[in-house]
Amino acid sequence: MDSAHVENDLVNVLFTEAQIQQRLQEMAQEIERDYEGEELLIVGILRGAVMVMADLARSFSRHIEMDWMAVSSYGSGTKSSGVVRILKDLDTDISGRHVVIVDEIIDTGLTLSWLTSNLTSRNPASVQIATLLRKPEALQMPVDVKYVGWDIPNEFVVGYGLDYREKYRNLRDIGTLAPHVYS
Ligand SMILES: O=P(O)(O)OC[C@H]1O[C@H](OP(=O)(O)OP(=O)(O)O)[C@H](O)[C@@H]1O
Ligand code: HPA
Repeated sequence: MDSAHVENDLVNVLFTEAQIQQRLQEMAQEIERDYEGEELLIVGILRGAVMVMADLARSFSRHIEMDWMAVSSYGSGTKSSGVVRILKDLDTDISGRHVVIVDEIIDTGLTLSWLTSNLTSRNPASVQIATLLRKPEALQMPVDVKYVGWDIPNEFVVGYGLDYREKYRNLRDIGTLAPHVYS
């Protein structure tokens, strides 16, 4: 499939690659200010957060450490299944550490609400959340999010790590899918 064909599947581009990079720069600066003089571990939630982690991490002008978790809540569809399972745990002992969880989207809030309490139970110095996107209208669980790229409408989005049935993660922009893709 060539890239023009893939772009045709998008009905609307919400954020371009340039806008995403600009916003991540701003978020990295904000995080740097907040954690000045402290060691910081950022934890990416596989697989969707790979792009955000790579670009956010390289936007810092200081040392940070990176670790990863994989959890499952969506399966292959577009609706959260309501059950969170750990597929891959952290390699790092986070007790006494400052942790920022990095994800690309908060939708129902289920995943991040569950993850926050899971990581908090490991006695870290602090746990905060950074997400590129958040859908306020879709929230079903309260999630305290410190760093948000953008709030977006309650529509299924793809690109920049976000998939529909494992496709579109490698798009550089973020957009909504045309109806013909779902049918
Ligand atoms: O707020 P929620 O409704 O819980 O949705 C948010 C979660 O859904 C996505 O992951 P997904 O389960 O699709 O896995 P993936 O990152 O492997 O695509 C995303 O990366 C978040 O972790
Ligand atoms: O809108 C979305 N798109 C892709 N994956 C997702 N996981 C939660 N919400 C979304």
